[in-house]
Amino acid sequence: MLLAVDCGNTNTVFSIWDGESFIATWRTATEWQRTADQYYVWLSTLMRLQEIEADITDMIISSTVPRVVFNLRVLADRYFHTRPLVVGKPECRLPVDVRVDAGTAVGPDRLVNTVAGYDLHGGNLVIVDFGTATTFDVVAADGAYIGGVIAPGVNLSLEALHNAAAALPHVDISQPQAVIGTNTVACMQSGVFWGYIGLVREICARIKAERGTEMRVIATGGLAPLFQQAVDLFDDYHDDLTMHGLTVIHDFNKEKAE
Ligand SMILES: Nc1ncnc2c1ncn2[C@@H]1O[C@H](COP(=O)(O)OP(=O)(O)O)[C@@H](O)[C@H]1O
Ligand SMILES: CC(C)(COP(=O)(O)O)[C@@H](O)C(=O)NCCC(=O)O
Ligand SMILES: [K+]
Repeated sequence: MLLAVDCGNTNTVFSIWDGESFIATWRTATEWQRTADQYYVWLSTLMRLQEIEADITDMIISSTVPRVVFNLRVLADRYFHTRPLVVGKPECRLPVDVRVDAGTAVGPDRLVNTVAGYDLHGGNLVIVDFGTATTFDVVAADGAYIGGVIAPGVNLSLEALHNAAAALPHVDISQPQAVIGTNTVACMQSGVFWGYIGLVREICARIKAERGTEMRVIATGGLAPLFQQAVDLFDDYHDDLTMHGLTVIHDFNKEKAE
């Protein structure tokens, strides 16, 4: 079975893929200091609790935090006796082209999303991923990643307000009752919530105009449904888009190796 690891700047998600479906998914905070032994204690405990008998034979990693890869490699070697595929490394081949400026190290999460989006929907896509940062990945007609947009994440924007201004509290995102806030929290939520809807709409419209073609907008990340319920922004939503992409890349590399 395959252990797929999607490490973002905030959270790291582990999923076990049995070749047909994900039989388990667990999430932990991303901490580069965490050792292979710590990962294994955590993973094996969860497996036992959920009575999952998985023989992990393969592992694939996408990490936007380069430092965590070392300990994840040790986890693969010490506990699963396998060499992991690491997206973005030369030995990990991708089923799509990457057409960006020379020397640009594209976030592996964006490459994985591109592969997943193309596999599920074909080309001409904008993939919006609500993570620590909100990324827009543009997928050409042939599935190539051709660039995109990086915007401050939703929670990052709220945190930035709180950190920079003494009188602004910590606030969670939610849809405010009205645009005009009549208290501090409502004002902050309005700024980020409606501001974000404007940001997504404007960026998608400009990407479509720049490409001069119809493009489908695919969203991923836990916050997408919150925005979609207020305004029709996305053509489709997948909460496990990145995980799906990891299985596609794993299969592609397996086929190439045979
Ligand atoms: N369903 C959700 N509701 C509220 N906040 C969420 C939800 N899913 C993720 N978040 C928040 O969004 C931010 C980004 O989360 P995540 O997608 O895990 O980021 P990354 O992939 O960059 O680690 C985090 O601050 C997280 O707490
Ligand atoms: C933009 C990102 C920080 C998003 O990461 P995330 O929000 O998933 O943690 C990540 O994709 C990244 O570090 N990218 C490198 C630069 C680039 O993609 O062009
Ligand atoms: K992201």
